[in-house]
Amino acid sequence: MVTPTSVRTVDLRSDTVTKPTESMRSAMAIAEVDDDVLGNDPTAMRLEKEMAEIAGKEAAMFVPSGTMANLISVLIHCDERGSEVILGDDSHIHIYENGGVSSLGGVHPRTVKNEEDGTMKIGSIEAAVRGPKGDLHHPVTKLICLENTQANRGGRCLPVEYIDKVGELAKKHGLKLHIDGARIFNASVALGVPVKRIVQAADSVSICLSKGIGAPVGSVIVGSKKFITKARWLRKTLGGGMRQIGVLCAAALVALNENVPKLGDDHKKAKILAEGLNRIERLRVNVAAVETNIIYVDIPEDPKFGAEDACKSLEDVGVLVLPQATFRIRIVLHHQISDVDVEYVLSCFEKMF
Ligand SMILES: Cc1ncc(COP(=O)(O)O)c(C=O)c1O
Ligand SMILES: C[C@@H](O)[C@H](N)C(=O)O
Repeated sequence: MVTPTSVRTVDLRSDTVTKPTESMRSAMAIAEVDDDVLGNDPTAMRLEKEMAEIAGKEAAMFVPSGTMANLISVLIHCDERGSEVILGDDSHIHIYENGGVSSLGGVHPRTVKNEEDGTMKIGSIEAAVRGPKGDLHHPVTKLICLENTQANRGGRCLPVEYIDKVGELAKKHGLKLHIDGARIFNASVALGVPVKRIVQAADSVSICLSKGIGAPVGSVIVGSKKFITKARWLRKTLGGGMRQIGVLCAAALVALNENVPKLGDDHKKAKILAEGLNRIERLRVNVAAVETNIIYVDIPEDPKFGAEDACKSLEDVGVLVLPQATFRIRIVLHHQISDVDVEYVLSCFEKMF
């Protein structure tokens, strides 16, 4: 039992907070680089080749962020004026990307409810499809976006069978399918299914390097050669064409090699912490819903002490977490959280509640 006598810092705000490891820094220091706008950075090419193989797609491209990866993907699929994308009402693209698909791409978002398990009902997706021969009042659906794992439903994994069904629906209506796979490696480990099988039905996937696998920067888009050729051009348009990106890609190659195998431990720690928190009488955690590295903790609905207040009090004892809702706290595990950290966090919550 670790009591919070000596304050330590345990950063559970997100899996984006990890610091590059010594092996990443060493790889960055000696990375073989070249100008990736004028030609191809050799280390970027190595990463892109490896990511395309992992995802079972023809090609891949490094981008500075998951937000840019999603934006580029949606804009390529929805390349005609009046295009519409079907996506979750609680999806990252819809909630946390500044409405970029609309403000920068003129794409109309058509939201469908995200269910508690992260899916959107297949029937609701189909009902939302608006075709080119439809009503003159309507935009034309071009794309369906899924998110796996689904962050705002607590890192829930979309089953492969479900994704295959959405892929069949997309084909039936002549639509494309994009997967926001920011945490696709977490889904792969939790489901015990290779990434390439999970995303088999997708025309494009965005994959974060900077989340659970712990690279300092970046994401990758995977898709057909033709798609990635268009993506490379649009990345430049958006200001994402970068020069010696091998420095960043070298860290990502280390992350792939060293940290994908650690994701299972993140999930185990999340489950242990979720079970411990749920044993605290005044807290509520849906432990069964903790499938990967994200935990939602519901605290008592005290108007004088909401999630913001609780997060501030936890910060005073070195536990960094973020409010997810008025009386809900989000905790995100990652490879730089130890078992002792988990015990410390639990003891802090026990003292607070
Ligand atoms: C599901 C999901 N998609 C996309 C992103 C965007 O990634 P980035 O922060 O690198 O823009 C995030 C979070 O960062 C995310 O959680
Ligand atoms: C908030 C969101 O942008 C980020 N991906 C996170 O989960 O921390």
